[in-house]
Amino acid sequence: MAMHPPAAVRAVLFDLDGTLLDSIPDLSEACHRMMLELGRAPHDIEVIRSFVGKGMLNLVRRCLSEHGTASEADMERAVAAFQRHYADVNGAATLLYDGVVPALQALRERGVAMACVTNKPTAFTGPLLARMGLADYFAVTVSGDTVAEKKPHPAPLRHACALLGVTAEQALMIGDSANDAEAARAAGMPVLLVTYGYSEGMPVDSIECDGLLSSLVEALPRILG
Ligand SMILES: O=C(O)COP(=O)(O)O
Ligand SMILES: [Mg+2]
Repeated sequence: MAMHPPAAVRAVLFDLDGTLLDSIPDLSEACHRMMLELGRAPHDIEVIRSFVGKGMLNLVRRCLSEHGTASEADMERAVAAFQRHYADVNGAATLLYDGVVPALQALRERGVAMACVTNKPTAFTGPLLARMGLADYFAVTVSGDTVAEKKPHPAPLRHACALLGVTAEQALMIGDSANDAEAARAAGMPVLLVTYGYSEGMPVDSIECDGLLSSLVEALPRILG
């Protein structure tokens, strides 16, 4: 019996923090300033790295919870401080990972549609993509507050596919954490994970996915054939 070739990948959905951009220096600086403003001890950058993944409110809550539970009033003050400080530094010390621009260029040249699907709030995503020179690659950006749910819920990925005009089976997710892997599985699309990102303290090779990448350029043969 003839084998059917795998369906062509028509669209790639990229996670942002830890996949395209090493944004931890700025996230950590904003958390540091927030904690000082609240009169609390700041965390090491490696601790902040393990707190990133489930969006801004969880990052702030995780910072405060290190020192006992956070009241709603504490959270409100902390979130306001974080937003102000992150807006000041967003992108200043953030770096593009090796392989990102060559991979995005190659996919654009071959007509593969691309979306950025991040748990980062909209207010920070657009300015950061623009500052890092990435905005023009993405036909669609879905941020942590674009739809009601965030990754690991599949809704942001489904929303991106709907806006791109592709089915989940025609799309591929590339991310760095279990949030990306679980969202893709639930949406019914394949998922590759980079090994250099943030995975909330979990070893990335313990996360169920369709393959690991040490650079985004390694995904090109799988996407373009
Ligand atoms: O905002 C976060 O917690 C992580 O963002 P990401 O989904 O781009 O990794
Ligand atoms: Mg990420």
